[in-house]
Amino acid sequence: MNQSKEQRILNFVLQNAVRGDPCSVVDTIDKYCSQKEWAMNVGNEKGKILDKTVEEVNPSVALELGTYCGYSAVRISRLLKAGACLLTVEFNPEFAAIAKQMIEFAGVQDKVKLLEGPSEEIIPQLKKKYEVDTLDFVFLDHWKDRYTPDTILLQECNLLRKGSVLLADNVIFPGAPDFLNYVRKSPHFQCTNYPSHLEYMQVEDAMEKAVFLG
Ligand SMILES: O=C(NCCCCc1cc2cnccc2s1)c1cc(-c2ccc(F)cc2)cc(O)c1O
Ligand SMILES: [Mg+2]
Repeated sequence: MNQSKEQRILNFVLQNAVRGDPCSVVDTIDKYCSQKEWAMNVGNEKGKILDKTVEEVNPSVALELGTYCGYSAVRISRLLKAGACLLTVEFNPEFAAIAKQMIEFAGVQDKVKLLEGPSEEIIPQLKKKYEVDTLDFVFLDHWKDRYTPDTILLQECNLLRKGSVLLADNVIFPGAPDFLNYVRKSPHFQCTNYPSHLEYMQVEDAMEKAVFLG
């Protein structure tokens, strides 16, 4: 049975990156996906915007929707302070299995909790089942048509506090037009757009930061 692209990416990391070194894992995935097979990791150009936002927020509790192979989970968790944690949600069991191995190889498993399931099921469980009070940072990188309903769900579940920062990938390509509309029109969010490019391509893309105002 031939391997999946995601298994090939993991194998390339296991053979070429340095165990316990998150930066080498991130760089090795970027090397493979820019030279061999494109994959939907946030990539290095948008990854630098992600890094700056995480460093600015310095979150104690972060949530990621859309783990995929674990690239951004490794990227985010390498920047977290002692005692801080990232909850990352993946819907596809095959991707989750790859991401688990990627996170462990990078040595960030103590900072990352990988949750499997659809966001609309997981988000309402965060307070009681996962002992979350409020979220300091949320990275949206899952189904683009779930960005808006899940942003509303996060508010309904009282998971956002004044100053919680949402950062959304792909607001231009593949695009999340309803999300841009929603957060930019809402009096509860202060928005900033960061033009960039689709990972590993010269296609225009952007990230949107939306700070919850309470
Ligand atoms: O679809 C994208 N990401 C989402 C996959 C998510 C599945 C999940 C649903 C779900 C539900 N609940 C919980 C967790 C999860 S994870 C995506 C796609 C492109 C792209 C694709 C083709 C193309 F030609 C150009 C760009 C680029 C990107 O950067 C992406 O992020
Ligand atoms: Mg993306």
